[in-house]
Amino acid sequence: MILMKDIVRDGDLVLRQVAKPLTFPLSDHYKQLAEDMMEYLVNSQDPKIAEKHQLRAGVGLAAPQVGEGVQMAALLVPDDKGEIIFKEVYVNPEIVSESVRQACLSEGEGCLSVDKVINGYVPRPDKLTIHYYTVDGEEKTIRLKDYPAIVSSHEIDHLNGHLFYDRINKKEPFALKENTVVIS
Ligand SMILES: Cc1nc(NNC(=O)[C@H](CC2CCCC2)CN(O)CO)c(F)c(N2CCN3CCOC[C@@H]3C2)n1
Ligand code: NI
Repeated sequence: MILMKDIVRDGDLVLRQVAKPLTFPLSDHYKQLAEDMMEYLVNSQDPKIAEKHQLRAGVGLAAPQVGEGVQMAALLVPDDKGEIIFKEVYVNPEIVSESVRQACLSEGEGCLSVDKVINGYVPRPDKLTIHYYTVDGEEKTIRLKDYPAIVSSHEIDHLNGHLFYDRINKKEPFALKENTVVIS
């Protein structure tokens, strides 16, 4: 079971490296890692388990955040009623196209690997097309928008050594390009 002590924090080099692609078939080690990362998200969204183990809630988790510099990320995205609208483990994900229009979360972003609060909008593509492999090696290409697109962009950034605050406008943290979608 992944706990907060297993989460690598900002300052550790692994968060600033480009993660290595995985080859198929995945070893048992990486199949287990995928399961463990998804289990962390499920646990962190369960008030009882999160409280018991003092887990910070998460809707996404990237392998470098648990010290594994490989191209793998788990996403567990619920809607505001708590219904899961997107659940996937990306292996070797690539953004093949993205909208010019940007979107950001009205509350800004945080990161399990960044212990401090950093205020500001984090502009990301409003829509994106992602090509990736499932843990079983199945090739997929999907188009996402809104919240699942934001989470996907945050996780894929981790695989390329980027953190959310890299995208905040340093001079004007709440400045936005016109017709940016602000998601609440
Ligand atoms: C938006 C949000 N970010 C939470 N945390 N941060 C994270 O997930 C980081 C990744 C997200 C930060 C912004 C985009 C991706 C983790 N990251 O660092 C991985 O790279 C939340 F926890 C959260 N929710 C809403 C849904 N709720 C369901 C019930 O349980 C509580 C949960 C709280 N929404
Ligand atoms: Ni993060």
